[in-house]
Amino acid sequence: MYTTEQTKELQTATHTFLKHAASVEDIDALRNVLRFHEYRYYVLNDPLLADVEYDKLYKQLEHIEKQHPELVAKDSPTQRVGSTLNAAFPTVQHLVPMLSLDNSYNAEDLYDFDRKARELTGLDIIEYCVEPKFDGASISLIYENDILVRGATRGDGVEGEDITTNIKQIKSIPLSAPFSKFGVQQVEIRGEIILTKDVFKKYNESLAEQGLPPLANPRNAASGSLRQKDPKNVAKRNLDAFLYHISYYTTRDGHVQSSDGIQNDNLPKHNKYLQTHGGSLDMLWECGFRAPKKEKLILNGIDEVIKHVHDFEEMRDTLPYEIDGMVVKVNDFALQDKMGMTTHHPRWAIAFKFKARQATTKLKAVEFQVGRTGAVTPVAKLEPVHIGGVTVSSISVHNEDYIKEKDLKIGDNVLIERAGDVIPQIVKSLPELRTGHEHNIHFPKKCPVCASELFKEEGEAVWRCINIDCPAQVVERIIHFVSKDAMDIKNFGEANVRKFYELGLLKDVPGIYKLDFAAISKLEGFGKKSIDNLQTAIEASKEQPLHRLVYGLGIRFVGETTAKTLANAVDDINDFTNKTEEDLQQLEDIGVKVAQSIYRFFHNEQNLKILDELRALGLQMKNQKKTSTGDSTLKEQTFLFTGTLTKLKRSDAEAMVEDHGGKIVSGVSSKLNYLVVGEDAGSKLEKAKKINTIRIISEDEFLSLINK
Ligand SMILES: NC(=O)c1ccc[n+]([C@@H]2O[C@H](COP(=O)([O-])OP(=O)(O)OC[C@H]3O[C@@H](n4cnc5c(N)ncnc54)[C@H](O)[C@@H]3O)[C@@H](O)[C@H]2O)c1
Ligand SMILES: [Zn+2]
Repeated sequence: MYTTEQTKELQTATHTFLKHAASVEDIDALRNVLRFHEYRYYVLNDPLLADVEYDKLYKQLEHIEKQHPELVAKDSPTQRVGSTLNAAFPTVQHLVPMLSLDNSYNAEDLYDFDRKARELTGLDIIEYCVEPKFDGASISLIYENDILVRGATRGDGVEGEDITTNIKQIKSIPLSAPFSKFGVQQVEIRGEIILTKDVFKKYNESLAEQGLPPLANPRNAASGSLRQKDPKNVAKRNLDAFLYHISYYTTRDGHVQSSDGIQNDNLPKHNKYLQTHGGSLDMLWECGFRAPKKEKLILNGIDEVIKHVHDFEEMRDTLPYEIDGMVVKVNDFALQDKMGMTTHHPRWAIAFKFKARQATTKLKAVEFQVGRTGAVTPVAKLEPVHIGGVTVSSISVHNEDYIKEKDLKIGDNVLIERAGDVIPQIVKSLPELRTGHEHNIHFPKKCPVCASELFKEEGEAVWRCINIDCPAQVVERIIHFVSKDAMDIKNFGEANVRKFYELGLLKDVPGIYKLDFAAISKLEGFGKKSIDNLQTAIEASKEQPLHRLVYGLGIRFVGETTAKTLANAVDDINDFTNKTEEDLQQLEDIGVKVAQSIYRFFHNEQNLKILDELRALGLQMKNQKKTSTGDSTLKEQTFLFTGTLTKLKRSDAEAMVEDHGGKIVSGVSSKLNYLVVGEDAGSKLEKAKKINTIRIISEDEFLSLINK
């Protein structure tokens, strides 16, 4: 939509306005700048600015328009919400416009918000409901007569993209919900689709395993995931949803309530859930949604709110999901109605944004590192910069294509982001700040460690050193093997691996179990105690479960999750030598490329020799879970649990199945033997009823089956 030339001009204007606030003469230019950044952010998912910088420009426009109300145009960025609409999905109209939120970064802004709220309501003190601002992609859902009938993105606020099929793949969104219990017939609710930190980390790991660069934050991952063409891919992403707002509903006895106040009728007074925002969150919770029932807090007056949002910011990193602030909402619906909304945001709510986790700094140099698979990774050295409590001074820039795509040069200013405890990423370079002294990054032709020629496979972005004796690779393989997520050999660590390797005390993975401790005891810093500890840890690692060994071997494309799938599929690691690529592809989430890599690994003589050696050294090579259980009451039987169990925790029940030789499957199909039904079971039960061979049993029946 924008040419290179236009982009350049808009970027220049951007930086001018960031340095010197725009004046009224600049109003059109400023609007164009904001529209441009909205397009980059919402449509392309590729912003050129830090959020704080965007907000700064937005505030300038608000300020000018406030001073000159006659200049406010209908298409001004302050009059609407940035649009994500594109042609991939049909558009549908929201029942009530889905707006943005007003922003605040400090206590001052919150005092200001409270003052206006008190003016508009005529009250001395206001009750607020404060909840986390989930960092994901917003959605709107409609339920009619308890059934989910539509799911849509925010789009441009008035219309959204119809993504109903994709929404149905998200497990924390019920396909039916008992709104009728609350007298509600039709309801439009809003929420945020998120990836938990765990899932986001795994998702990035899977990208890395495929040689793809990771995403900078879960928000981008969530909005990308929602717009997948194939709903199966959505299911695989393990998305989650928080629902936090009822924007519209009709009741069975004819009331209509809408949060834009248009069709407002008297609130159903008998229904305590529908008087306040906090109450509506409780109702959503009761209906089976993941609403912030426990995360919310009802507070009196703005001082309490300010204290709470600051306290919550401290806890930010302990949460299992990413939040970028808190949302402060006037709790009473009647007051919300009174206050109303602008075309951009409701007047009864404000977002308090946490400290930014984006920053700009300078790219000083690029170094090249060789990993355990021989991949050569460029690492950018940065002028140290603080983000979110840590100092970042180097950052992986992944591969040659990534460098080109981000247009990185040595000497550039770059925008970096650190989402939670995720490894920081370069969001982009800022070419408009170039002075002419920058220079291109040259990729080496030879391995920086062993000097052998580098190769790039067709269709891949990564250059590799294919010399298997390349010292860098050998060392990295050993480091991976002892690491926490693999064999978890405590006290070993990267530094020791490097030291032992350099001194010739350790040459390969089996060497870990043959260390010459007499020689090590002569090294500086190795007292009796530390040697004892090391020895104990190495010995203990021999009993690690099979999936850790499989992961530790460092087979290409095999991350922790795949390693678990693999380990569960065999009785002994040697069984892999008899599996064909087709056999491997039958396993969950193992595609052609991964199967090929696993097959190759277990048909490589050198690797098999190493496995034999490890077996001889006493490592656990069997799948203990499968072989040790004496009890096999449920042998070969498949189970699935649905609804809420009342006596058992779901994970315990699943473990019981496995302990008795049974298997847990992920969906209802003819392969399923037992569906165990808890309270409020939904679509799975319906589906299972249609397949004759599935036995549908209660939790009690399950327990008696186990205890037979
Ligand atoms: N970097 C850039 O170039 C650029 C460009 C455009 C916008 N932006 C950023 O995007 C922001 C505007 O985006 P936005 O309109 O999506 O607003 P926003 O992200 O600031 O806040 C509104 C959104 O918060 C979400 N939300 C999460 N938890 C919520 C809760 N508990 N209650 C209510 N809402 C909740 C909703 O999806 C809602 O739409 C700007 O402030 C700016 O930081 C950046
Ligand atoms: Zn090499």
